[in-house]
Amino acid sequence: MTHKVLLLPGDGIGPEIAAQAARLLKACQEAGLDIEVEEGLVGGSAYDVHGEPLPTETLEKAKAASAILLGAVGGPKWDKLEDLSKRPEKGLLGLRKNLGLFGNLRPAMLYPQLASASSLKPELVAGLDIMIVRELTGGIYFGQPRGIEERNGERVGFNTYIYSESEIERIGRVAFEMAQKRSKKLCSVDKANVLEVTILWREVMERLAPEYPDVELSHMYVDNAAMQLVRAPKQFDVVVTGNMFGDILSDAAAMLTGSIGMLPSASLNESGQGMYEPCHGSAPDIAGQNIANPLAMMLSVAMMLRYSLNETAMAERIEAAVGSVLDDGLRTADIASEGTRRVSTAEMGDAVLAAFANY
Ligand SMILES: NC(=O)c1ccc[n+]([C@@H]2O[C@H](COP(=O)([O-])OP(=O)(O)OC[C@H]3O[C@@H](n4cnc5c(N)ncnc54)[C@H](O)[C@@H]3O)[C@@H](O)[C@H]2O)c1
Ligand SMILES: CC(C)[C@H](C(=O)O)[C@@H](O)C(=O)O
Ligand SMILES: [Mg+2]
Repeated sequence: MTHKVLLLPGDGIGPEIAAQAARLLKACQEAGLDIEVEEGLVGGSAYDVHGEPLPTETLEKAKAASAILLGAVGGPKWDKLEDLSKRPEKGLLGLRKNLGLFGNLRPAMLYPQLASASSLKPELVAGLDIMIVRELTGGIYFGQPRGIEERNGERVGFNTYIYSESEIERIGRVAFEMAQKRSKKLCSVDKANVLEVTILWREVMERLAPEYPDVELSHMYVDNAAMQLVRAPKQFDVVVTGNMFGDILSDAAAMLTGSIGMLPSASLNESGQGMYEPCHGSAPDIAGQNIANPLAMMLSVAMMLRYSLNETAMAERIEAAVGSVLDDGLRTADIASEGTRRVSTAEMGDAVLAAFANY
């Protein structure tokens, strides 16, 4: 069966890194992968053309696709839009919500070649391999009521942090199953010392635990988790948490691997349809300079092959190609260190493609 893949480059460095992913998809096709690739607009670039960050056309294409590959959205050009619903980020959030992509997998894995690019001492990060499972369609990101309004002569801003038992349970199951496939350790991160919503979160995780007797479940408050991530990150294997805590902790974990430019992600729904994107944003500070690291985006292609297209061997081929390029000492600016060769976005793409062809 021919799989439809929708490529959404987005804004800022999005199109630069998406171009490398598009070349990689072509190489996969040449290597026998049966896919059809379409492109679409999302984020600020969609707003500029259609007045909407998630045009109906894009949403329809996304619904019809087996998998979506997204670059990044957002940028200063659209930060001043008063109507929040028109902001580029709403395009991304709309895709996640409309497609029911509640299960966000954010692996923070250190390529051994990058130990010296990490902001932590090499011995603290050597062999690091964490999987953050972030709930992606609920919590404070989507809770109602929300808004900014006038109360007692001044403006107040408010959001609602809410999770139902069923929402907690389904992300819990994703995490327990992930732990079963890995080292059978699961740490649930919450703020159950203060917030009722996470008291319920903890209760539901505890209730699920007996169904996964081979998994050792632990709990940690989010402030401690942030500290432990930079103190002794290797104590973690699978971490499960809500939408906002997962957003923050995954950026922190990213830096342990050398650069946020290395971290791919998968966002999955109940039927295995997925959206794949780097964890980083549109990096307006370096956009248009051909210096962004395209590896998170290219590794997102590997995650897509593994989780939505069931093409594990080809996914491993991409990951091995990235490893061999790093072995050869090629580095974009964000991961550069002494004795390595600095390359541009496109040159990094060239190198990964050449290595992919050799495997
Ligand atoms: N998934 C997404 O589309 C997504 C994620 C995060 C932020 N954003 C949006 O991106 C915009 C910028 O946000 P930000 O600055 O907080 O975060 P960011 O991730 O875009 O950038 C943070 C820092 O990391 C660097 N960086 C990020 N990706 C890189 C890469 N591939 N190679 C090299 N360096 C890289 C940037 O240059 C910057 O210094 C905002 O509009 C934000 O809303 C989008
Ligand atoms: C751009 C923004 C809406 C998004 C989020 O907060 O989820 C981003 O930071 C991410 O990590 O994917
Ligand atoms: Mg984020």
